[in-house]
Amino acid sequence: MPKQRLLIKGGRVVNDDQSVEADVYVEKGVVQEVGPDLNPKPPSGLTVLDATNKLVIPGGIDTHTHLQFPFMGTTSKDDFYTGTKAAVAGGTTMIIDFAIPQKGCSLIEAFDTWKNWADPKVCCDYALHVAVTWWSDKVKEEMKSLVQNNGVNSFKMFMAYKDLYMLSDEELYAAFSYCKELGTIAQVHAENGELIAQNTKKLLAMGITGPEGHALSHSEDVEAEATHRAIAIANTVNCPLFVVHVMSKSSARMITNARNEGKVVYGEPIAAGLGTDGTNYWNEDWAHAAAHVMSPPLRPDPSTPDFLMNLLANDDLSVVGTDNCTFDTCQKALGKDDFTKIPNGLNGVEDRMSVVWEKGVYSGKMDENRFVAVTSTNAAKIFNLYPKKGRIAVGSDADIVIWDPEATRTISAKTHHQANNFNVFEGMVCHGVPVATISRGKVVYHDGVFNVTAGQGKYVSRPPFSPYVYERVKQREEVN
Ligand SMILES: NC(=O)NCCC(=O)O
Ligand SMILES: [Zn+2]
Ligand SMILES: [Zn+2]
Repeated sequence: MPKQRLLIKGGRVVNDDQSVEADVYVEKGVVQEVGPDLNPKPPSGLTVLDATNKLVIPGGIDTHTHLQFPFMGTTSKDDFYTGTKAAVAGGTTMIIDFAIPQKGCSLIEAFDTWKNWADPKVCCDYALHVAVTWWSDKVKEEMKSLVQNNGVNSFKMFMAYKDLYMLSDEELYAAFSYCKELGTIAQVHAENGELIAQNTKKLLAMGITGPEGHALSHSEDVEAEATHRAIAIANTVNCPLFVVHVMSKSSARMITNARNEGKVVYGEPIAAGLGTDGTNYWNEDWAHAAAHVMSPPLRPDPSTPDFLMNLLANDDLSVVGTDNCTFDTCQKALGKDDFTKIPNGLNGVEDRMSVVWEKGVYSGKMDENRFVAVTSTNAAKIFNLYPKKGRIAVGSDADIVIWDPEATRTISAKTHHQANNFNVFEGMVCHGVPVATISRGKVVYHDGVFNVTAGQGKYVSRPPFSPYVYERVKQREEVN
C-alpha cells in the first residue's frame, strides 16, 4: 500500500527545546520538510490536515506497559490490539512493553513469545524491555544475544515479588554490572520484597484482608529503601539506572538526591500516580478500591501527585509511563478474601497524555516543551530512539499528534477504548485533546474515528550505548 503524503498546515510545531509556527510535510512515513507555507508538489494525492490554533507534537512514547500479561493467575485485559488502539486515541504512537520470563526460563524465549503476541496485533510501533528474574551464565549469554541480535537495550530487575521475580542484592549487583558492560539501561521495580512479605503476614494475622491491606503492606518505606539500595548498587558499578513506576514522595526524593550528587539515575512516575491517589484503597466499594491495586501502590497522602508533578517539571524525574496492566472487576475479584491475590495493575495508556497536560501544563507547572520532553523526547533519548522518535524534524519518523490545548474531554470507562470496565481517572475533565494521531505517516485516528489495522505497527530495535546516557557514564568513568 503506498504511504500517504501528508501536509499538516498552520500549526505550532512543538519540540522539547523550541516551538515554531510551521507546516510539516510527510512522505513515505518520514518527515520531509518543516517550515512556513509549504506547498509540496504535486497537489494531487496530498492529504491536508488543518492544524490552525493547534499544537503539532511528537507522538507520545509510553515507556511502561503490560499488554496481555499472564500474571497472578490471569491475563491482563488489554492485549496488543486494544492497548495500542487506545494508545493512539490518546496521542501515543509508541509503547515499550516487558517480556518477563519465569525464574529459570529463557529470556530469549520470553522475548520471542511477547514478540509473537505483539506483531500481528499492534496498531503503533513498539519495543520490548526484557526482565532478568534469575541469574546464571546462561542469563548473561542471553542478555548479550538480545542486545546484539534483537535490539534490546534495557533490562528490568525486580526487588519485589518474592519467590516469583525478585533478585537478591548479589544478583542485582551482577545484573547491573553486566548491564553496564553491555551498554544497556538497568531498570528496577524498587520495593523491598522481604519487608512486604513480613508486613503482609502481620496484616493478614490481624484480619486485614481488603485492598487497604495492599497499601499498608507496600508502605512508602518499602519503596524508598529499595530505591536507595538500587541507586547505591548501580552507582557502585557505574551503571545507569531507570527507576520504573516512582509512586512516593520518599522514593522521588531519593532519586532527586542521587541526581543532585551527579549519579546517572532516571525516575519514571506514571499517569495514575500523577492523576489520582491511594485514598481510593479505603473506598467502601470493594471493586472500586481493588481497581486501584498496583505495586508500588498509589499513596494515601493526597498531596503526592502534585509533588511528583513538580519534580517532573523540574527535571528531577524524567519521563511519564503508565504501567498499563488492566484487570476487570471479575479478575480483581480473585482477591475478594485476600488482598495478596488481587491482580496488580491499572489503566493509563490512553489517558496519559491528557492527564499530564491537565495536571502539568494546564495547572501551570510546566510549559508545552517540557510536556513534549516528559511524554516523548526523554524516553526516545534514554532508550536510544532519538531523533527518529521523540522529535519533529526532517528525517524523523512521522509519529505526530495534532493536539488541541483548548479542547476538553471527560475521561470515562463508558467512552474509553480500553478493554477494561473501570478507569482510575473516571470523571476527570482534561484540557488537551488529541485531534489527530499519525503513525509512520498514516492518519490512524482523526476526530474520534480510527483507521487502524492490527499488525501495522513495527518492532523498533534499540541499539546499546545510548549517547544521551552513556556519554556521561563514560566521562564519569574516565574522571573517576
Ligand atoms: N505494577 C503492577 O502492579 N503490575 C504490573 C507488574 C509490575 O510492573 O510490577
Ligand atoms: Zn514493576
Ligand atoms: Zn510494570
